[in-house]
Order: sequence, then structure tokens, then C-alpha cells
Amino acid sequence: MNELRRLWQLFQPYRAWMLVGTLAAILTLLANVMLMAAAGWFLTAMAAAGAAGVAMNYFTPAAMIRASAMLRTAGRYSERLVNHEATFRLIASLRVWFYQHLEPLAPARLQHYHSGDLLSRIRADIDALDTLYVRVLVPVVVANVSLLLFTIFLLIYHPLLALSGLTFWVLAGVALPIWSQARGRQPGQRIAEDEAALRSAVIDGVQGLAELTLYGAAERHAQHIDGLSRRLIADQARLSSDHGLTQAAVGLCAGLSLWVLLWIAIPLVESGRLLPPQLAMLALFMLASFEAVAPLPQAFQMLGRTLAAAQRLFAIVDTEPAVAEPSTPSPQPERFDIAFTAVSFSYPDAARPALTNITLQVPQGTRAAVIGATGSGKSTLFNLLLRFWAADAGSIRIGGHEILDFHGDALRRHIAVVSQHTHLFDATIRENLLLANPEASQDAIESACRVAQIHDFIATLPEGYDTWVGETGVRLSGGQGRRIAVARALLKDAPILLLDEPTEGLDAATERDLMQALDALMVGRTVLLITHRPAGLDWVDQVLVLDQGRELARGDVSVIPQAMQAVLLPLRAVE
Ligand SMILES: Nc1ncnc2c1ncn2[C@@H]1O[C@H](COP(=O)(O)OP(=O)(O)OP(=O)(O)O)[C@@H](O)[C@H]1O
Repeated sequence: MNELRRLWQLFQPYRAWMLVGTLAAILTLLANVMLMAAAGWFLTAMAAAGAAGVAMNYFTPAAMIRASAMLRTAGRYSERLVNHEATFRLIASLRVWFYQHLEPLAPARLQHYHSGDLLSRIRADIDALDTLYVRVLVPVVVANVSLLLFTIFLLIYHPLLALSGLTFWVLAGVALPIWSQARGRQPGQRIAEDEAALRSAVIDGVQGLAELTLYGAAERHAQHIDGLSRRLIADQARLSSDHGLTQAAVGLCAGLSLWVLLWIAIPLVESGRLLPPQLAMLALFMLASFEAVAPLPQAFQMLGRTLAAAQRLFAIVDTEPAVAEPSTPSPQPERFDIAFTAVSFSYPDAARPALTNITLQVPQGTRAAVIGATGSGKSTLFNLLLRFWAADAGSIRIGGHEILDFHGDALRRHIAVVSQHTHLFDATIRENLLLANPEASQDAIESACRVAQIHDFIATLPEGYDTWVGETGVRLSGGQGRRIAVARALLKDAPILLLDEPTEGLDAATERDLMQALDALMVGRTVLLITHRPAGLDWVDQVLVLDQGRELARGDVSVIPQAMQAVLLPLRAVE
């Protein structure tokens, strides 16, 4: 129920829309019931007048019927219009709200979530929330208001009629929904989970199709997906069959209520306390009144799924970011030297610290390399500098300011990164470049690409900078992708440059060309380079050698040959 309260708060900006939509729904229902009741009365009265050969004013009832029919049509149209508008606005704002909470959690707090699962939360779970408004809130309010009016209406004729109406409305509008909610809770939760699992499995399967085929595991993966779909379908089938049952039960209640109404009202007609046309009116009124309670069983059946979706969303929204944003404005550094002082850090649940007591000063405009074997903590140093994680001990400063005093975005504006894993978006080359600087002119883009030595290649493409690079840049080679990353970093024009094994996996000739492009990028910037290869170490000013998160040596390349040998010899042997 806590989720319901929190969701209601999120709906706050749309309450005026919701009020109008709900009023329109109430009006539509009342018009429909009035139409049926008035038609029943009118037909019987006309027949009775005809049989008795007396004149009767049919203008007023005919006008009432026409007015109800018009009101019903206009009400239905405006209810749909307003409620859809409110729902779409609500969904759009919920997506933004969720994304705003998701972004500060990346990457540290999201590493346990599969991207398919996150996608499912952003799409299916948020879609499920809108049902709370259209399928649950509106029907519940409409039912309460109209049943109150219906009861008063029946009381005018006889208390017993009101009592019997209430009994069947409560049966259809309260007992059936309670039953259907209890039955729908578990499958509803499972559907939310299974949809996410299915989406993850399908995305995994498509992305890893080459590996699955290579290792003959495609069939097994298909069976896994098949198993998940079957479970999903079984739960959906159960909900649908329950829905069918409840609809039949609502129909039964309506039929029984009519029968009881006749049983009470016929003696009233016989005793003259009710006129025959009133009997017909009440009978049709009773049947039509069940439209108020008919949507309730499904509404409560869906509640389980909606609440499960809300729980999954709040689980992310309530997660504390790994690094808290400061409450004060970010400092404006005047120089861009980097200073790590006695920094230690362990990842949650890690067996050993990733970094222990690391100190490194990189004066502005100089270049430092961090070398070490796999798992020695090099990337962790970058993660801490980029404020993706906060160090457990020690301090990291840029231009003399603690990096924890910067807002994450403000800090990262000063830093450009070129890594071996450059993510290229499924967009054009130009759009991928503009990510670094949306304001960049075509001239600026081209000159960055010239320095990165990729312009000539782009110029040969039929669509030039408007060439689509494909998902994750599959239509570019590794070296070309890396150069786009260099051009991006140039366009960002940040004073600090982090290079994470930028030439990893490239052949010697491509590596040499890329090094030239990187050389141009590094001019005038404070550079931190991660590498486990000797290439490039001749142009750095200092080296930090890491071994299992500890400093093995630090200083000029020439003054630490022993440590260099210790780390580089085994690596050279591998190469
Ligand atoms: N997100 C993470 N969560 C938990 N442990 C991590 C995480 N990232 C790294 N580690 C662990 O921290 C240690 C240091 O990892 P790090 O990635 O910094 O090493 P590295 O020197 O950059 O290695 P490589 O050269 O292979 O990239 C390793 O033991 C690794 O398993």
C-alpha cells in the first residue's frame, strides 16, 4: 500500500486532468443508465397509453432519451480523450523521473542489473503503472459515486429495492474484485519478473548469436527462451481465464439482481405503489447499473501486476548512488593537475582491496602512465578519478580541489576519455561525434577528424558524416572506432585526458597511426595513460607500476627498471 501512496504522489501534476477524466467517466455512465431506464419507462408508458387509448405527452421523455444518448456519446469521447492525454503525459513524466534516478547510479550501482532488465523496467513496468490510473482509480471512483446515486434512486421507490441492489453490487464490485486480486497477485508478480527475464534472454541471445552458434548452444538458449515464454503465457492465460470467470459472475449478479427486483417490485405494482412503466424502468436501470461494477474485478486483478511493477521501479529509485552529490556548488579549478594521496579502495564484497595506499602526482600538462598486470587496479584508479566510485581512504584532487566537492557532471566536463571500449551509438558518425560537444560546427568536426586521421576515410563514404555506424559501431573497424573516440575527445576539448589502453587489440601499423593521432590530442593536456605494454612509455613523464592494487614502483621510466622488468617481462613473453 506504501507503493500506492508513493505512486499517487507521482500523479500529482496530472490530478486536474484526472479529475476531468473521472467526471467525464461518471457522466457517461450516468447518461447510459438514464438512457436505459428512460427508454424502459417510455416504451411501457407508450404501450400502456396506446392500449388504454389515452393521449400522452411524449415530447419530454423523448427529449430526455435523446439528451442522454447525446450526453453518453459526448461523455465517452471526452473521457477517452482526456484520460488518454493524462495517461500519455503521466507515462512520459514517469520515464523521465525514472531515468533521472537511474543515471546517477551508473555504473557502480547498476552492475548487478542486466541491461534487458533495466529496459524492461523503463518500458513495461512504467507502462504497467498507467493501468493504476485508467484501469483502477477511475473505475473505483466512478463505481463509488454512481452506486451512491443509484442507491438513493432506488430508495425513492422502496428500501428493499435499494437493499437488493446494494447486495448484488457489493457482490460484483467488492467480493469478486477481492477474489480476483488474491488470484492475480502471484501471476501478476511473476509476469513482471518473467517479462524482464525474457527480454534479457532475448537480448543476450541476439547479441551473443555468433558465440551461441559457434559453441552449438543456440538450441539450448532457444529452449531457455521457450521455457520463459511458456511460463509467461501460462500466467497470462490464468489471468485471462480468471477475467472471463469474473465477467461471467458479474453477468450472473446482474441477472440475479433483476430477478430479485422483479420479485420485490411486482407485488408493489399489484398493490398500486408502483406504476407498470416504473417497473420496466427499474428493471432496465438495474441491468444497466452493473456497468459501474463490471470493470472492478479486472482492475483489482491488475493491481498485483501494477504493484509488482511499482516495487521494481522503487527498488532502483531508492538505491543510494555510490557517490553522493555535494550540496555546495562545484569548485572552478584554475589548473588541472591530478593528485592521488594515499588512496585505498575495495569494491563491495571483493576478496581483496582493489587499491591500497596509492599516491601519484601528475602536474598540469604532463603525462603519467599506470602499468600493471590484469587486475592490478589500473581501471579502478580511473573509476575513482571519474567519481564513479568514492575512495575508502585518502584523497584525490584536481587543481587542489577534492573531487568529492565537484558535482559528477561538472567534474566529468573537465575530463575526456579514450578507451579500448568506445561505445558508438546506433546513429550517424556526426551524431556520435556531437555527443562530446552538441554545439560543434561542421568545420570543428572535420578538423577534429583530420587530427584523429579519420576524415579521409569518412570522406570516401557515400554518405560521409551522415553514415550510419550500426549498433555499437559494427560497421566500423576497431581502429576506425578508436579514431572516432579520439575525435570525440578533441571535440570535448577537456584539460584532462584519460587513455585506457587505447591501442589495445590493434595491429602494429594501425597502432602507430593511432599513436600519432593521440600525440596530437595530448598536447597541452594532463594525461593519465593505462597500459600494460611498453609501447608509448617513451613519451610519458612518469610511471606508476601497480601490482595487486599496491604500488610496486613510481618515478621516471629509467629509474625503475627493476619493477618495470618484473611487470613487463612476463607480459612481453606473452606478446
Ligand atoms: N565493478 C567491480 N566490482 C567488483 N570488483 C571489481 C570491479 N571492477 C574491478 N574489480 C576487481 O578489482 C580489481 C582491480 O580491477 P581493475 O579493473 O582495476 O584492474 P585492471 O588493472 O584495470 O585490469 P585490466 O588490465 O584487466 O583492465 C580486480 O581484482 C577486479 O576483479
